[in-house]
Amino acid sequence: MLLTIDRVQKTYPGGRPVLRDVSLTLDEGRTLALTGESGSGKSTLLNLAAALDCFDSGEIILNRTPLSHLDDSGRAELRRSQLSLVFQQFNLIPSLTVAQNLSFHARLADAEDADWTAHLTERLGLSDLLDRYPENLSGGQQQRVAIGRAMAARPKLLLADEPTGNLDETASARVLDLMLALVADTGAALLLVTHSQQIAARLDRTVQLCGGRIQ
Ligand SMILES: Nc1ncnc2c1ncn2[C@@H]1O[C@H](COP(=O)(O)OP(=O)(O)OP(=O)(O)O)[C@@H](O)[C@H]1O
Repeated sequence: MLLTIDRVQKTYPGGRPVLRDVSLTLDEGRTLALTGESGSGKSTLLNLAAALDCFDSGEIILNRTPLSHLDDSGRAELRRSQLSLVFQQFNLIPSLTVAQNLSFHARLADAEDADWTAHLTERLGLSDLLDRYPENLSGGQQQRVAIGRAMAARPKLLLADEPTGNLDETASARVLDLMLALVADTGAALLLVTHSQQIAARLDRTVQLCGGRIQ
């Protein structure tokens, strides 16, 4: 099992519990959609799986590493070596070109592979855009760069939070197709937060959060 989330509880300071006894598993190479109403805790769960935040109790195990055992630098190392994130807001680095954005994570992870980056560039239709800056790209183009950047280090786990939420229908369909194809090509697992039943239906499995619990 690549990712095991076991009876996780999370409460933000001063708030009510956001996640209550949440458990789920994700196998290598499989795709899972996480759905639920606004405020149900989807992004919170994704951030915990990404080792970006800490949970109160329970355990999350990523590729045999229990996250509760890690300190800040251990979590940062795990993020670098095992997983990548794609967000609704693209989050490209504005001062870097497309080419530099594409290689940014792989360089951090010490996993640069020129052939693979060239393949990704071609596959994502970015070959003519390599010298541009993010502000001169459409939303769909920016998200394709973000996906390329995420996949450049060949993560075991891709975490995506509403990755097509800011795109029109055509760009959204293209971005989703490319992301699923790359995940399948690399054997990565995908955990994707979405409001869309249509998108969820494209993945292997769907889990719904309701009031901080899995339905
Ligand atoms: N950093 C934070 N501090 C305090 N409360 C937070 C924080 N982040 C999220 N919350 C609260 O936790 C609950 C769950 O938020 P979360 O963003 O996980 O929901 P979501 O299902 O992803 O929602 P949406 O679909 O609107 O993005 C909400 O009530 C939110 O206000």
